[in-house]
Amino acid sequence: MQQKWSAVDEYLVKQLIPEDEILTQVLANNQRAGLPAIDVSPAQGQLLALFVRMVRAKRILEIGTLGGYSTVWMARELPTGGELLTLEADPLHAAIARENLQFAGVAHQVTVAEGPALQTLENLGDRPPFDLIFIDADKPNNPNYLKWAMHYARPGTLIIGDNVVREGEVTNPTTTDASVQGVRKFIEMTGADPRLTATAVQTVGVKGWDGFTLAWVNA
Ligand SMILES: C[S@@+](CC[C@H](N)C(=O)[O-])C[C@H]1O[C@@H](n2cnc3c(N)ncnc32)[C@H](O)[C@@H]1O
Repeated sequence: MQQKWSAVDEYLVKQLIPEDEILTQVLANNQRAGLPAIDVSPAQGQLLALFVRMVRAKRILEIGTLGGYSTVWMARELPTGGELLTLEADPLHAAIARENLQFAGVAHQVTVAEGPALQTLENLGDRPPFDLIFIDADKPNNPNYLKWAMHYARPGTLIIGDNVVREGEVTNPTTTDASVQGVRKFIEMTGADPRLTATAVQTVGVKGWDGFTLAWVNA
């Protein structure tokens, strides 16, 4: 099925999303630097961009930068004066991301905070709430990231959690995989929190079978 999923993804992207030399170059830079190809797909990047546009986000938090591919998709949608804070533990990933963000012309609106995300989140202090939060780092920490996301959110904030289906393993209650355990707890916490209205969507495509959660902080 993977071949078919990829072919459909490629067809849809070709029809719907204009070719973008900068984003293509960002992926090439990541590959040259030896970064793993675990960025969002082009279709998912455009979806993130549309979410930013739909909620008119001025302040975005991203947990998990890699080379900044998803960061560029979202940062481009920010209005003048908007800001995106992205958290990355790996110094090489952070360095490549900074280069890519400069190259893409969005560096003035983006801060790459290097270090373990939990540490950065603990030290953010008093700051205006984020309008959109994209959780896409180490999955065992997803429950912790959700707690922090709620801390830095406001009514109307959109919280997106990536890679929550994991080829269907999410349904396995006896899994020993810490990432699956993390996303299961994250989903259960999301569903049990009366402050959130949430759903999740399974996806197939060039990145295989996975999915994302979408949670709205209620008024
Ligand atoms: C799936 S990748 C992010 C992909 C990126 N959002 C994109 O679509 O282009 C996950 C990233 O999270 C980073 N990461 C893993 N554990 C982390 C932690 N504890 N704190 C911050 N970043 C972490 C990894 O180094 C990796 O770069």
